Amino acid sequence: MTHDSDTSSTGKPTRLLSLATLIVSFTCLIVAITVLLQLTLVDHFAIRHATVEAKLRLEQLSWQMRDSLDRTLEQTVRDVHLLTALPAVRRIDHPADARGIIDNLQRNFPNYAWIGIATPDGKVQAATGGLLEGRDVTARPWFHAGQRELIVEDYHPAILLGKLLPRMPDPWRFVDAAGPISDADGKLRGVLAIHLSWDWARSLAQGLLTPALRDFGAEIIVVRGDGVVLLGPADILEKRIATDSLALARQGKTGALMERWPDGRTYVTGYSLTGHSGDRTSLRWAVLVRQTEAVAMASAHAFERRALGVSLVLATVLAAAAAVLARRIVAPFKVLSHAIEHVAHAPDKAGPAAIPEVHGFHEAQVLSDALRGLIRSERNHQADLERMNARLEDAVAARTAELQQLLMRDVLTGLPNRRALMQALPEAMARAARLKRPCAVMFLDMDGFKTVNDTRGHEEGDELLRQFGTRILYSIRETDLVARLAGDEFVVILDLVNDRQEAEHKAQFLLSQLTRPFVLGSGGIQVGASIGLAIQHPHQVQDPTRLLARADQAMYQAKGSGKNRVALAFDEIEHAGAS
Ligand SMILES: Nc1nc2c(ncn2[C@@H]2O[C@H](COP(=O)(O)OP(=O)(O)OP(=O)(O)O)[C@@H](O)[C@H]2O)c(=O)[nH]1
Repeated sequence: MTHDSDTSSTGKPTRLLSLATLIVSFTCLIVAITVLLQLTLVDHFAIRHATVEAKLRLEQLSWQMRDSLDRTLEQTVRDVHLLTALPAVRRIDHPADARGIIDNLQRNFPNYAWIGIATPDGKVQAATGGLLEGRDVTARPWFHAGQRELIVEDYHPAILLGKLLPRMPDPWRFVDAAGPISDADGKLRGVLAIHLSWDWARSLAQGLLTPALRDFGAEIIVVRGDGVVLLGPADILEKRIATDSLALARQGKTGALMERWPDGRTYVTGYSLTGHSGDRTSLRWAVLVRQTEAVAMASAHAFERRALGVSLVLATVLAAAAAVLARRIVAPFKVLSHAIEHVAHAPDKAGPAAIPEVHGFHEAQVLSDALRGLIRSERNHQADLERMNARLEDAVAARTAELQQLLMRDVLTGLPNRRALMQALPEAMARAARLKRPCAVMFLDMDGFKTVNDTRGHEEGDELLRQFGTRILYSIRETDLVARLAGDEFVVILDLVNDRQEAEHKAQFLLSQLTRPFVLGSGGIQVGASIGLAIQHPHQVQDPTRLLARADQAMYQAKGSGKNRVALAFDEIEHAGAS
């Protein structure tokens, strides 16, 4: 059983069957059911049909045999009747004439094994071939019954003639027809009898059973009224049988049935009955024609096997066709599902082209178009969102700028912030230049502030920053300006100083103020500051950024030289050296 993929696009293992496997399995199931149904129907109808055919065939054979037996017996009785009416036969005292006639008749009908005329006292007067002439036949049943009327005596072995007639492969058996010979006055002159050789019935059966029927095991069985088999297979010949078909035939019925015979095998048996009831010139024999069920049904079973073969070939072809069809149906969906998995793995990169156009069949094409449309609208939607986002960010930035404009001061210390410093510094420089006097900038950075944050907590760090700013504010003149740049960095503008020395002095004074302890919630603390000092002389170019940078550099110099000190800007030192 195949699975289209072991994992889905979500990465979860999947145990679902692939569509192709489902289609092929379902088709195979349908084909199997159809073949089974077909075989059941074939079995039912073929066997039924074969049974009906066999019954009909065997019943017809039984009729044919019955009619042939009846016809010959009737003919024999008619011959007896004709012979007894002949004047030459009636002249019983002149047997030569009668012998000529009966010899002639026997030549034409070899099945008449013996024809003879007996005188009323039971002496054979004339007989074919002179056999039994002069012998006493008073003990023979035909002689007694034949004196009164035309009669037929049932099958019996040859008593007197058995040794006189030529030897045959089968023992001599006769059916006798006899009748009285009377003169014009109705006086009995003798009895004429014909012994019909049983070979006649054997030949009839041989003639009726075509080679094909014989090959297929059809057998004709003639049964006397007492149940003794007169004609039939050697194992039951001259033995008594009792079968359903025999019982039905005895009731005068004709037909065919399936029955078990004494040999234990099942036969299809056709049955009928010869003669007419109450007629002394006919015999009531059951004529049974049988064929084993296996042989009778052989053609049906062969047909069944052929049908099975054809069905299996058909089923194989259909299953193969289903597999090909399933592949064709599934192919476009496979392409689509792979493309969808690809899109699922990199959704940002995928455009509508990531879903290929499939042309397998209408539904797949519709699905592919719909997916492409979905991705296209998703992309548009995303682009709209990005544009909206950008506009929102711009609006937020503008609003933030506006707000920053509104806030002139550092929130923590309440001192002017960097923006305010950068506005105030050019003004101070311009004022100093106008008055042709120097001004100065101090860049302060608290020493060891990080440790305060770490040991006393951020809140006390904030408090220290506020107190630090306030102390700067109260250590400078009112005309001077202190601003907080960021963190623990502060800048002081010394508005109008007389010279560098005054500026240095003020810086040193401020440093001394800042090294005094501060009182925080958790107790007193002492910190220092590194101060960078830069002076703007009246003749120098007014560049606030550069002035601030010079002070910043000087502050780093103070840090580098051991902290908690004032350092003069490098170029100021040179300037001082020059002056
Ligand atoms: N409590 C508080 N701390 C701040 C604020 N702004 C910055 N800081 C902290 O201030 C410290 C400043 O860093 P530094 O100047 O490198 O630390 P320092 O211990 O003073 O080091 P040196 O200057 O070399 O002596 C950092 O730990 C910042 O997190 C603030 O507004 N409040």
